[in-house]
Parts: sequence; C-alpha cells; structure tokens
Amino acid sequence: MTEIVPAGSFLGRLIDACPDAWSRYTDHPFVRGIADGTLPEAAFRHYLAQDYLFLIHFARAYALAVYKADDLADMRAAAATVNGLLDTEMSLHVQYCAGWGLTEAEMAAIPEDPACVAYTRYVLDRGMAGDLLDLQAALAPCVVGYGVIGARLAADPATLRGEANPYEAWIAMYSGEDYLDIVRASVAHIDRLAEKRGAAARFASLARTFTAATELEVDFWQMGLNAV
Ligand SMILES: Cc1ncc(CO)c(N)n1
Repeated sequence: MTEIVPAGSFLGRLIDACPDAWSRYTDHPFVRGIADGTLPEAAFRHYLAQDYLFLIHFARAYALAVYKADDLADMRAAAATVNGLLDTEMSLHVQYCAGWGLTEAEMAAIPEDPACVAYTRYVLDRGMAGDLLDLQAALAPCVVGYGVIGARLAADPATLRGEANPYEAWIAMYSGEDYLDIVRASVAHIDRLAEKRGAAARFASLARTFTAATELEVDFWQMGLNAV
C-alpha cells in the first residue's frame, strides 16, 4: 500500500474494503486544488472554518476513547490525541483565520454546516453504541486519510510549493513528520486493538463503519467546493 499504511495492516484491510470511496476521498478535486494552489479561497475558508468546529467534536470523540479504554496505554494514547488536537492542530486553523481577520471567538460562533454535524455526530454515535474498536474504525479515515494525502502531496513533484501556493501551510502541517508520526502510531495502535478486540469476527461491521466515515469525508470536501 504505502509506507504509512503497510500492506497487511488492519487499516490496509479496511481501505481494501472500500477502494472506490477511499480514492474519492484522498484524491478529491478539493485536494487537487490544494496541491496546485487553484482551489478558490472561498472554498478553503468555508472548509477551514468548519474544520475548526470539526476538530472540537473530534477532540470530544477522543475523550470518549479515553472513557472507552480498558487499559492505561489506550487511555494515554487517546488523551495525547485530545491534547494534540486542542493544542497543535487547531492552531493552524486559528492562524489561517487570523490572516483573514477572524478571531477564535468568531470562528467558534460560526454555525455548523450539516456536513460537519453529520460526520462528527456519526463518529460519536458509533463510539457510544460500540466499543473502542468501533470508535477507532470511525476515527481512522480522518487521522490516516490526511496523512496519506499529506505524504502524497509532499512527494508529488507536481505539487505547487512555496509562497506561490496559498495552501502551503496546510500541506506542510499534514505532511510534516510530527503529523505523520501520529498517523503511524495510530495505524499501529489499531492493529493491536484489532487483535485484542477480536476484529476478525466482526470485520463486516467494522468495514461498514470505516466506509461510512470515508464517505462523510468525501462530503466534507464537497461542502467546501459547494461554498463557491
Ligand atoms: C474533516 C477532517 N478530516 C480529517 C482531519 C485530520 O485531522 C481534519 N482536520 N478534518
């Protein structure tokens, strides 16, 4: 598969269960527009303002993963992600928005787009109804997909680099070693969890959750394009 998602990993198997949805997500026209810098700014603005709200709910979902964990290692892994989301990833959004004259309080007050509501509440609902592995299957397209996208854009010679690309900071964040380390750790963590929680016997259900969350990622990119 890729260096980030090794062949034979549990995540690789989930991706193999929905190749069409996965490629519509990771190769979406929105992503191509980020890569070559042609994405209209209005599309990116709407996306990023909604992604700020998305990350708030995503942090709640990882807090739920702390609660659903049954050992300290899993608790610490989820708690570290809560902190990473709240302290690191959200600051990219705040910085971009500050460049457009938006304060963090104004960002928090923007109404949530239905695409953001659908995705985040779906993830939370899978986590509430199921166990930690169900929750991780719903979270995985997000964490891992952005790593796959970031690594591909960084490696692709066609990606527009430097200040000529208004989305340079976004690409740098999701292709940076800090983010890719989080993704690799997450892939390894899901492998261990799959083993521990008997994933083989419930693969169809886990694949349904993973596919549904992947489709909601496609809708999230489309939400950005629909704003123009
Ligand atoms: C919608 C979405 N998916 C994934 C990520 C990566 O964390 C993000 N920031 N937003």
